[in-house]
Amino acid sequence: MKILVINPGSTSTKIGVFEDKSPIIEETIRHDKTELSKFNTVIEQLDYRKFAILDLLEQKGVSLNELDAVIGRGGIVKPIEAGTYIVNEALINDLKVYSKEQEHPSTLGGLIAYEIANAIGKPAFIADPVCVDEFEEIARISGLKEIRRKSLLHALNVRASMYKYAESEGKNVNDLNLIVAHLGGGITVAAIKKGRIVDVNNANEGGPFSPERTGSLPSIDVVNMSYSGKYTRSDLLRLFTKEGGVYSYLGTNNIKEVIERVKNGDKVAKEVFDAMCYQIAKEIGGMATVLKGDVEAIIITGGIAYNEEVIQEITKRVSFIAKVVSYPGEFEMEALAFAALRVLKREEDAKIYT
Ligand SMILES: Nc1ncnc2c1ncn2[C@@H]1O[C@H](COP(=O)(O)OP(=O)(O)O)[C@@H](O)[C@H]1O
Ligand SMILES: CCCC(=O)OP(=O)(O)O
Repeated sequence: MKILVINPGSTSTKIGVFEDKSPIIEETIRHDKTELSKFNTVIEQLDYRKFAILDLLEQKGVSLNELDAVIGRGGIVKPIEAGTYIVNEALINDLKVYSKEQEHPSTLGGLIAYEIANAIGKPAFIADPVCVDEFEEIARISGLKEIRRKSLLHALNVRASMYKYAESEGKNVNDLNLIVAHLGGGITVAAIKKGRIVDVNNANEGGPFSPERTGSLPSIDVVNMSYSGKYTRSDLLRLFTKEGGVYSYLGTNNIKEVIERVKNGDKVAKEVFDAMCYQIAKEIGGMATVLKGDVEAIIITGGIAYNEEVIQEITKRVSFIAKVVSYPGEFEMEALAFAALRVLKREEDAKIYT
């Protein structure tokens, strides 16, 4: 079985071609910032990214007709349970509709997968999209009747980490209580109760600040900023989700560079680095209360988990809760490929989005 995997991020599109479980091509297409800034919306980037993928496949000598399926990292639609979904008209429609309210580059994963797969008469899928919602009802209550807390997270990598841990311990995921922190450009801290993600910070707008997002902010200051006349809606969304967090203080979202600055005695960099670790640890502590302290392990994953100082700083504050395990990097490409493979091999049914 040959599967094309498409994972669009804010500055790149990762591409994989898998022959069953083995990656035969893994490439990252980097998109020039000025090139992307020509598009007003994520949806407008569809053709630009699709043709970049098709060019790359041609260069690598991959004919589309060889493919058995295409799977993309899926974007924001209505809250749905975890799993692999066939991309159908209803899903395509909602990817476009929801994008008007809240954008995420992974929306292009489903849309591009659908266009490529349709052209060759093969199925397209998404798996564990960012809007996976397994919240317990209590987690939805925000404190204001008009606003519901939303589950928005790195579901693919969080669940891949859960499965990886279960396999390493010889346990069934349905028996596991874990806290998983995905530390990337955005940050997810998830409470997993018996294999279900029952609460998360919301990687776009809550919890700890991240390399480029603010996380939770004092609400009255946000209201005052919004009505100051200095910012448009899109200015604020950009500031909060792309130019917030570490970037807002230090002008970079590159944590390796921040750590270099700390080593060179930069006091502001040290303060911001410490505060990010402090906020992540605080969120992990909060999720421990969700699980009433019954936590088997705290898993730290994502690009930032490559850094030992980060792991140590967080561990100092949370090791009293449970053991800390680090899985540096992310496993999204293989998680997507394996999800498609399970469906193609009829080990699992694809879910139908309605
Ligand atoms: N070796 C490293 N040490 C510290 N930070 C790193 C390292 N490698 C990558 N990062 C950071 O990880 C973040 C990206 O994480 P990643 O999980 O790849 O991305 P995303 O979740 O944004 O797709 C960036 O802020 C980057 O600076
Ligand atoms: C929107 C939740 C998932 C997320 O933040 O993904 P990225 O870090 O890849 O933008």
